[in-house]
Amino acid sequence: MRRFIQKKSKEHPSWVTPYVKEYAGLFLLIIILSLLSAGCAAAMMYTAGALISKAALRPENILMIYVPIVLVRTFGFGKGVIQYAERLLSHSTILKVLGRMRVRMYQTIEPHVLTVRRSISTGRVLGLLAEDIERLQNLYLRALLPLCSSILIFGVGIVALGMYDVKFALLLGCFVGFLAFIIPCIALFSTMKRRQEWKDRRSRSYQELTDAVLGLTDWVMSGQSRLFIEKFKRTQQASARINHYLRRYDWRLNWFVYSLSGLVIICMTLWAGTFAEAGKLDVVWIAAFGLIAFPLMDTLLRTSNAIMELPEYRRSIERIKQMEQDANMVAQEMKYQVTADEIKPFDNMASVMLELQEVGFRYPDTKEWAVRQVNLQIPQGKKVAILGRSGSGKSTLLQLIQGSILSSEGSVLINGVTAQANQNRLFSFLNQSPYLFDTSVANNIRLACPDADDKQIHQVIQMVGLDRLIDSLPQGIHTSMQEAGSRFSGGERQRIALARVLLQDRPIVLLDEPTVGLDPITEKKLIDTILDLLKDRSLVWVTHHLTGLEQMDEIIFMEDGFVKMRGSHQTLMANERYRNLYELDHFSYLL
Ligand SMILES: Nc1ncnc2c1ncn2[C@@H]1O[C@H](COP(=O)(O)OP(=O)(O)OP(=O)(O)O)[C@@H](O)[C@H]1O
Repeated sequence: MRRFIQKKSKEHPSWVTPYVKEYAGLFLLIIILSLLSAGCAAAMMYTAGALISKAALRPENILMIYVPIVLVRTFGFGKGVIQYAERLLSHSTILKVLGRMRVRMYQTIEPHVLTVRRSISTGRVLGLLAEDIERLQNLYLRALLPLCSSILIFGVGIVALGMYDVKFALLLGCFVGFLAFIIPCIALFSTMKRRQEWKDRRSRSYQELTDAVLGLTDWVMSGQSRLFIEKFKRTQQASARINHYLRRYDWRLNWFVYSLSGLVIICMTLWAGTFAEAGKLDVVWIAAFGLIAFPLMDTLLRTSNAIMELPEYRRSIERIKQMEQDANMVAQEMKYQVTADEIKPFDNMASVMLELQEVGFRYPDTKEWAVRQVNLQIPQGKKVAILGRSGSGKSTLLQLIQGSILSSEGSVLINGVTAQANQNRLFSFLNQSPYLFDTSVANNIRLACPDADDKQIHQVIQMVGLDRLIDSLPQGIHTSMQEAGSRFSGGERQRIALARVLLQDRPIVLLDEPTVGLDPITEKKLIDTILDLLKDRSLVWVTHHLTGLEQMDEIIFMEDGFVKMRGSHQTLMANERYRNLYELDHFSYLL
């Protein structure tokens, strides 16, 4: 458990403790509710036991039976209501925690999106992380909270029993502790290797399948699809065998633990019997002591599931942390260490001057320059397009502008300050495949600005022209993405990402081929919307297409890292090469 709680440092805070601290009050309330619910169940059985015993005697007064009947009903009713309240509260709290985690993940990756994209495919990374983060809800719901409640119930139960008989309480405490806590730990360690192997195989085969689906056409074209299917089947069968073994093991373990828990009930009844014989306990309470053990053991034995699942949660946390570190590391590797003098946040966000002076960049351990001698001035509101063949240096130039990598020579300045120093406040980014999370439409847009209210969300939705579509969804902006996701086309997904950018309200927007994969008409409409909505912002747009270039202030052609041709659309039209390219691209668009 310490491994879950402790692994943190100032730079990499834990993915569990900050949220537990932040919602400590709610967590405490959930634990109290779960204790009350277990208490009601125990009290119900206890009074039911007393009632049965009393009813077997000849009561002097009908009230002797009637009071326990009312109590049994009250506790029975209370258990259901409190348990329901506990579930509602715990799910609502966990959803709040998950929301915070998603925003944190987005904010970690978003500033480095240009550099991270090089080594890790962003959409897939975010997908994986969303899955892992979702799994963490079970860490709270099925592990941390039940474990806390069980430990408390265990402690309170033993202390209460100790008030009658210390020796028996200690003996029973050891036995129950062994059943509820020690046996699951032993079982976990003895099967750890196999569990790990099963998880590894499963994720490997998932990766293989994803790869195969992505490259389906190539498999079919090469006539090797049968080969792949057979190999995949073999992997699946091997992991099914391990899974079968583990399920049988878990089933036997549960059977063993629950059988032994029967012993606890027998011990309690026998102890209450001898206690009554010695005249220390009224005989009617014998059954009560026997029955109270049922609900308490049931709650305690749930810890075994929680303990068995701990490694799974640990791996999820490790993967998330790893990704967080990778994202920072990839960016740091090429990053410039900003000196304190350079971190001068400037206030005038409405007028930002971006300037590249003789900028050059060489990737570590390479001889070739990826970008060389680039000069560029982008005053607020200027629109610049960067074109060039694959490998000509466009993305590297975009990263230099964003400040996520440091120029090897020359400088990138924003209002005279290094871009990197103000990176998080200056740039928005729109790429080829914006990721939509499995949460509501509103939350997907709000990701870029967690404080935005519903009114602002509606406003940006209207601006990007999605209001009719979103209003037609069953719950409008609160419709879950899972329900709505399939209804969004590529262009509409880009519009949602554009709504995020609008909400972010940053002076410079970097566009990395956001229209790739769209049909020409949708592409043209999207470009018009982007240029219209972002008219006050500076734009740096990496593209392979010449559609929409008429509206740009400057077009830059990159070749082998150098700027080979530049100018406005009108001036470049005088250049035969540009005119040919434009006509070719425009002709294909008209087709
Ligand atoms: N991380 C890296 N390490 C070493 N070389 C790199 C790295 N990233 C890019 N390069 C090289 O730098 C040059 C410019 O690459 P860059 O990605 O900027 O080109 P691009 O025009 O954006 O290409 P594309 O259109 O395919 O994205 C290429 O020769 C590329 O191989």
